[in-house]
Amino acid sequence: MNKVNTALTIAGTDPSGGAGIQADLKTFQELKSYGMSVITSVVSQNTTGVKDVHHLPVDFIKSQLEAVSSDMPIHAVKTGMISNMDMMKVIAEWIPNVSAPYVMDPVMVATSGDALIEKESRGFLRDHLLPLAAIVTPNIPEAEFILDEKISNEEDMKEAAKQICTRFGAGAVLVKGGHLKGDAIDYLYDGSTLHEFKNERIDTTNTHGTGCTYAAAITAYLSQGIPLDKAVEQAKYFVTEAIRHSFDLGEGSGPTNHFALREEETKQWLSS
Ligand SMILES: Nc1ncnc2c1ncn2[C@@H]1O[C@H](COP(=O)(O)OP(=O)(O)O)[C@@H](O)[C@H]1O
Ligand SMILES: Cc1ncc(COP(=O)(O)OP(=O)(O)O)c(N)n1
Repeated sequence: MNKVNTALTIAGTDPSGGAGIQADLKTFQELKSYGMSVITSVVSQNTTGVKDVHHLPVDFIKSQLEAVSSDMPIHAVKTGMISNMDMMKVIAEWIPNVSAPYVMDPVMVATSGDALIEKESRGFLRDHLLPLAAIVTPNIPEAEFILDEKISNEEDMKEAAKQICTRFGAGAVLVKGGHLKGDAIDYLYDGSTLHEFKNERIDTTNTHGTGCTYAAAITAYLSQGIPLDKAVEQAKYFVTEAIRHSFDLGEGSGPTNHFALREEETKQWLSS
């Protein structure tokens, strides 16, 4: 019998394929977890920005959650774009029924600068969903909102990871440094230890969907039972290679390459 690990994403869509549900499912597939999805909002967007958004009715989101969880095993779950408080309430009630690690990407604003969540709902996300997460993955502006403090350098990032973990109750916090200058450094605080994940900054503007892809890779690895610090380390490698081999597609910030590791494997195989 084939054994497979499953990963569920609860998020909005991106018809241009770089972010949201599409990025998550591509990542799950690449990393060999069986991907499943519950859609919160259908977003008309591309590499240049968001054109329009259609929010699914909350009852319909609930119905999707029940359909998938009543029939399928769930080995890890991730949330991305959850636009308003009504959606957040339904998801916050549902998450504790799933005995699997929960990865929360506290999506607030796209690379294009478009808001993906109602401003007045951000506090609810922080106070009601964040404490349920095994790991939360804020970028710098998201961490600044959560703490209501400016984050300007690596020392601030380390302190922010600790503060978010201890004050708001997530199992672990990964503060991502993509929005600072210099090397691409992220800090993970797991409640006792601070881990650093560092790579060189790649000179590209093709970073649409990096946050989604990174969190989805962590989710896939957790679904396979890989310990959290190793899951983040491997996900960091995955997202770095996805950025390194990103595509010059579209007029705006292009998408990352979800099958970059296959190209690396092929190169290594050819040179051996
Ligand atoms: N130009 C880049 N080169 C290498 N890594 C990057 C680059 N930009 C972002 N990253 C990395 O991509 C991941 C996503 O980070 P970030 O951009 O901070 O989040 P988000 O996409 O949610 O805004 C992090 O690991 C970050 O360090
Ligand atoms: C539907 C949807 N969800 C999330 C995002 C933001 O994605 P992120 O990975 O933070 O990538 P950026 O585009 O901000 O780099 C999105 N655009 N759409």
